[in-house]
Order: sequence, then C-alpha cells, then structure tokens
Amino acid sequence: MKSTDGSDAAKRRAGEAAADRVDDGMVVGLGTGSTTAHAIRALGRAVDAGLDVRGIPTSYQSRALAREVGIPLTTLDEATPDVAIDGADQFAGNDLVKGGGAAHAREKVVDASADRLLVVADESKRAERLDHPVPVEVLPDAVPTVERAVREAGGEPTLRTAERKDGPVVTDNGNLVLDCAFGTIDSPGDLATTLSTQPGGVEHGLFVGLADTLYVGSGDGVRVERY
Ligand SMILES: O=C[C@H](O)[C@H](O)[C@H](O)COP(=O)(O)O
Repeated sequence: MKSTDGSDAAKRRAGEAAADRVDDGMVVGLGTGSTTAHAIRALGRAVDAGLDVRGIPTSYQSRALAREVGIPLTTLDEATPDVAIDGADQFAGNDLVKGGGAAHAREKVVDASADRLLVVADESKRAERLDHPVPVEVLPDAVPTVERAVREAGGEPTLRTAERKDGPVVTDNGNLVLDCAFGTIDSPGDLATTLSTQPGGVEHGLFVGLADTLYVGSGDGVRVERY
C-alpha cells in the first residue's frame, strides 16, 4: 500500500541530499522504497567515483538495487551502520509510519542500530499528526489473534493483499501484514508500545523518535529538519 502522490523529482532531491551526507569509509543502512532508491543510486555513482562505503540492505529490493549499482554489501554480523537512509509513508516531526513496502521489520532493526537515521521523503508525506494506517507484520498463524488485539486497541485491521498474486502479501521474512487504521494517532509512543507487546506481531511500522534528520524534497528544493 503506497500513500504518496509525491513527484519523483522531489523524491530524487531528498534521496540525493541524504546520500551526499555519506562520508568515505562509512557503513550505510540501505532502506527500502522509491525515495531511498534514489539515495542508493546516488551512492552507487559515488562508489563509481571512488567513495569507499559498504551497505547493509533492509530488503530483497534494496539488496538487489545496491548490487546493481555496485555498492559493496555487508551485514549486521560484520558491521554497525554509521548512518541509515530510509523513507517514510508519513511523518509528523520525527515520528514516522513506515512499511508501505512491507519492509519495516528489517528496516527498524537496521535503522535503530545506526548511529544516525536520515529519513528521505517528499512534502506529500508530511502530516500535523500521524493518521496513516500502521502496517503490522504478523506470524501467519497469529493473524486472528493480532486482529482481535488491534480492534481492542481501537484499530481496524485489513490483511494486505498482493497485486499480482492471489492472496496476501508475504514479507521477505515469510510473514503477513495487517494494515491497521487507528484514525488520528494521539500518542504514537503508547500505540507503539501496545503493538510491540502483542504476541504474534513481529514488528509494526511506527518509528517513534528514531529519525535524526529529515530530508524533505519539494518542487524546488530540499528542506532539512534536524531532531
Ligand atoms: O516498507 C517500505 C518502507 O518503509 C518505505 O521506506 C516506505 O514505504 C516509503 O516508501 P516510498 O519512498 O516508496 O514512498
């Protein structure tokens, strides 16, 4: 499920501005999605020009793109990211909803382990308060249990279905995704805690206070917001 109608040029400005902050010798967490893809391509060009970086991908998609553009890869076993670059489906300050591409579980692990998280987005993702449905990756057997818990927490869960396959979206980890509509989220931190403590829920797409810097692309530039 993608919420954005932001232009590709705005996404490219944001992605390239964040990639520009990567210094020689760094290990970089490589997020997932169309905006981060611009950062990955920019890093690939920098590698061609001599920059020494290693990437830690967060999905099949970001791994494939990083390989295509020639970024050497490593893992969390081998290295800790100095910085991670990742997108968002919605942001309010430095609180994010992520997981429109069902990659949020691995993204959260990599983003949280990085010294700094740079979030790349376009202005269409900005909100006063978060109200985007929150994706929750769920063990397949636990779908009914988690659905009940989400309803008890005031949300309405919808099993995400695939577009070119019959049946549900299956994540890179072999799990399913419930998109959980809560309306306006008054307290993202409290909701994150509720969702994190639900057995069978693998990971949710609320990234509360994790982002250090936002690069927000628009029609004519990039706004940099630091937290
Ligand atoms: O699961 C996907 C990720 O969380 C993406 O970073 C997020 O959906 C934003 O993607 P995009 O830049 O394509 O809007």
